[in-house]
Amino acid sequence: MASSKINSAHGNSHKLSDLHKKVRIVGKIRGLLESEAKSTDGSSSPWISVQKSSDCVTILCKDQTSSSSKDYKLDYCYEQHQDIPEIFSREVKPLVSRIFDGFNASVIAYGARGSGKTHTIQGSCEKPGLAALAMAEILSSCEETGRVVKISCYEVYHDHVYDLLERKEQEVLVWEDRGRIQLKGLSQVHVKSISEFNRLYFNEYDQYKPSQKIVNEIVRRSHKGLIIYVFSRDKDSNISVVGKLNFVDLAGYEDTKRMSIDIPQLLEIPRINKSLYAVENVVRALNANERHVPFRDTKLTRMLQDSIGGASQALMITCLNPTFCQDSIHVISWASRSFQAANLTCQDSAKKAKSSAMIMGLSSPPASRAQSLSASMKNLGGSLYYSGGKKTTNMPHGMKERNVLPVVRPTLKSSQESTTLSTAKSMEVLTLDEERCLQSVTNTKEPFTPKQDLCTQDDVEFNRKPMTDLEGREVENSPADLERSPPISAKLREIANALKAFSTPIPLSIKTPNPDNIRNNHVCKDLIESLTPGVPVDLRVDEWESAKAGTPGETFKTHSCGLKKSLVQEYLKFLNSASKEELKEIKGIGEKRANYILEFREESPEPFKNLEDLKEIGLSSKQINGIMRQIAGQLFS
Ligand SMILES: Nc1ncnc2c1ncn2[C@@H]1O[C@H](COP(=O)(O)OP(=O)(O)OP(=O)(O)O)[C@@H](O)[C@H]1O
Repeated sequence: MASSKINSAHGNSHKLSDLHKKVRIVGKIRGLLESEAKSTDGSSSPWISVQKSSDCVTILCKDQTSSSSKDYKLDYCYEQHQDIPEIFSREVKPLVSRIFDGFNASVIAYGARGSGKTHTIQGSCEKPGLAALAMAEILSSCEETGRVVKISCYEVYHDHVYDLLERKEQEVLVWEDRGRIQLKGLSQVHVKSISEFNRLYFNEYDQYKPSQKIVNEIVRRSHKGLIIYVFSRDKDSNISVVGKLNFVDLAGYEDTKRMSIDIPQLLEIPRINKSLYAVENVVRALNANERHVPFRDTKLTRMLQDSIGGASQALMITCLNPTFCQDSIHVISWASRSFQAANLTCQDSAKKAKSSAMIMGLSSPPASRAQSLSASMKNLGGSLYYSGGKKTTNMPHGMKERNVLPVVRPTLKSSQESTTLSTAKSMEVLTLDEERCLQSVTNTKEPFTPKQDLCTQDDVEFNRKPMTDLEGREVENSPADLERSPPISAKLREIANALKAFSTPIPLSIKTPNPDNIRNNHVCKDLIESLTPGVPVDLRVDEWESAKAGTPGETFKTHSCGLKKSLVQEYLKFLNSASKEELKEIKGIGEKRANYILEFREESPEPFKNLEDLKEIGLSSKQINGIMRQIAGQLFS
């Protein structure tokens, strides 16, 4: 049964076993360019060949540097003569139909430079790629059903996200709200026709240059993404859902070791490769069914979190050069490892399912499976949806909302379905804001820009009002407010006291660095002993740095730097350990951010390792600097 087809219209591309896979991995060998056709005499390139079998393909690559051959397995591989419309109808069309049901999906093109990623995803007006074909399909269906379609386009450059449809000073912030990824500051544009889409996608998208100009545009390489949102409402139940289809054209993989490249590229390529490894790691972890999926490693993987994990389905297209390309070997070997990880997982779960059926003496009939699914949903707190303007939830008090699948749609039929669904995050139910958006769009038929600010009132307050005292309270707060939370006050006061020790004439015991230690480059932990008792601040100053700093000015600078680091460390330590109530006492942290922080801490015990990590909770660089300045300023008030 594992190999029975679920969609005969799509040939052998989708099988029941594929439903276990989070990410389906296919190859696409690019068509020959004119120049390549001339040099290879028009014959198909000899370095790569494909053998197809019923459930996978084997790609044979001849490494022309070592004259060795190696074979790699993938779910499928499209050869040179198989073009984009074929990939669309076999691979992407089944994902499109799920979007209408409120699921999310992703199509990601990965490959060496010049392997045809942009051609595959974006294409051109004349030869549309997968994204444009999907859009045409979605729009034609939405015309009949009255669904609303919007798009966002973005670029990820050096782990910063920029809006490609609307010029903005601010980069896009990526954060998570109860299992949903929020892209704060990314515009969504209502699209009603394919010509509108083409104008946006092929003209504005391509002409756009982010406001943060990069010095050397020639070497600028980035990941580009398109998100298609489909807003639907079920007439019978009045449930409103939004499904997202992501298309990502990743920057090309290039191995720096083998290349004679200039300095700007030397800086650029490792960064790009690092972000590609992050995508690889996520896909491999998902297919291997690992407990921890490193979504949080980069902005891009974070952005895709609700569209390739959980109940979402993803397609990874490994683009391959038709002429010999060492980088394509790296790409395909990675793709093959991810494919095999998925297969091992599938075999494993099939074995487990078989053995548990044997233990029970029968295999579950579909009805009982559906029942157990609904039971497991109940265990998860039942359905949570926004219906007819009224929020309905059966969730027991204290249950984590982010793990709850809003509406039961038992499309996954395996022994694993409850676990798969329990981690599903993709199917989204509209929030109140989005509900209003949908109504407004449906009623007015006008281009619509949704409310972008998804902060809670507390968070908004932070953006508007100046921060005040060190204890996280506004000066003008009510007396009742002023009496709140001694623990946080005490903790921050401790830090402040420790640091004040450096700005007061309290005698400090300064030890001269031991020359032996300097030679061994040891870190001196007791260079400065604060006489304020019981203050757990580790005021480390690198002894070597300290010794190097000869003049009083240099010494002062070095020590100040150490103090700054200590203050930051203490603040991060606080965020990594404080209770929710304590966190909420800090300016800029409202109910929502406090919840994020606690959720992050559940995923990893010390999620905040440096100030950059605070962007994960939706703080901008400016806000982070503001907080630190305020804390430091309080020391002298
Ligand atoms: N299937 C195809 N048939 C013919 N030509 C193709 C095909 N795919 C891509 N090309 C051509 O190959 C060249 C490189 O393609 P493309 O720009 O899509 O590669 P890429 O992988 O996106 O490159 P980069 O990594 O630099 O972004 C382009 O000139 C494109 O028109």
